[in-house]
Amino acid sequence: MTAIACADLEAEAVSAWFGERKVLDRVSLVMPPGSVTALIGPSGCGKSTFLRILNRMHELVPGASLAGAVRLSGVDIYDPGRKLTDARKQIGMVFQKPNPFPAMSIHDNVLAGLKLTGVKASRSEKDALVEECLTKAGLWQEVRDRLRSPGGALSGGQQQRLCIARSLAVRPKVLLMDEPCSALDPTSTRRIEQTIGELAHEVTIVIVTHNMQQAARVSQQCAFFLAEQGTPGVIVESGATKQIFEDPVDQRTADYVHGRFG
Ligand SMILES: Nc1ncnc2c1ncn2[C@@H]1O[C@H](COP(=O)(O)OP(=O)(O)OP(=O)(O)O)[C@@H](O)[C@H]1O
Repeated sequence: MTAIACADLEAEAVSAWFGERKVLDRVSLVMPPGSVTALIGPSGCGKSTFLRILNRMHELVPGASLAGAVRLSGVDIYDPGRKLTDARKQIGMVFQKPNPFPAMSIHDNVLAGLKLTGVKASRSEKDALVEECLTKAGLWQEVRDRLRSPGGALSGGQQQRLCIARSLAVRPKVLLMDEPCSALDPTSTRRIEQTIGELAHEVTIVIVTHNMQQAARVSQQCAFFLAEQGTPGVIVESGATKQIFEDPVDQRTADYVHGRFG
């Protein structure tokens, strides 16, 4: 199997607006290679906006703007000389609700991103890639005998793993996950968490989660976001997950991770 090269992702002084309204204020965060970084914080503090800035999705919202820099292995993904599709190829995204193409086969779902990126491959190369990505996403054993069945026929948890496989097929360096388990039952959630653990050594993962136990289980680093009384979201504190949960510097972090607000 070909290893997927992971890379470090760094946000420096990222601010974001929807129209006149500022929703993030100078957020800086280093997301180290080969590890999982969890973004935590109450609803509306800007976690999803920050995640979408990391792969240039925020700029697609009409009236949205941003400032600051996002560097992938030291290269600014917002450099005017770089194409939007370059960032998309290198930085994949998995959403809250599994979104495979329901009528398309499992096999073709995995390969769907290749068409968009213009990558050409022979039939045998494609078959090998489908097996590789489904294996990495922890789904191969369950679907190997029905690759021509529609993606929409899978369970929610299987569909989410199919979406992970689809993201992996373009060989991203980073995988962004926006509450990937919030629509799933506990068993499927555990399976996705296991998949995240297996992938972490080869693709840099950033995950937004409202589930503190999940953040503690899957991540090595955590960043706690907060938007107080109508002010834009900031990172109150970031660091090793163990430290954020067991010995945070800021009282607001302690209150949040122990369920005292949010
Ligand atoms: N498309 C949009 N247009 C205008 N405002 C938006 C848009 N998307 C998000 N916002 C606002 O930006 C702020 C940050 O939202 P965001 O979704 O990033 O927060 P979040 O921390 O991810 O919240 P949640 O945990 O509930 O998903 C919120 O005040 C939200 O209302």
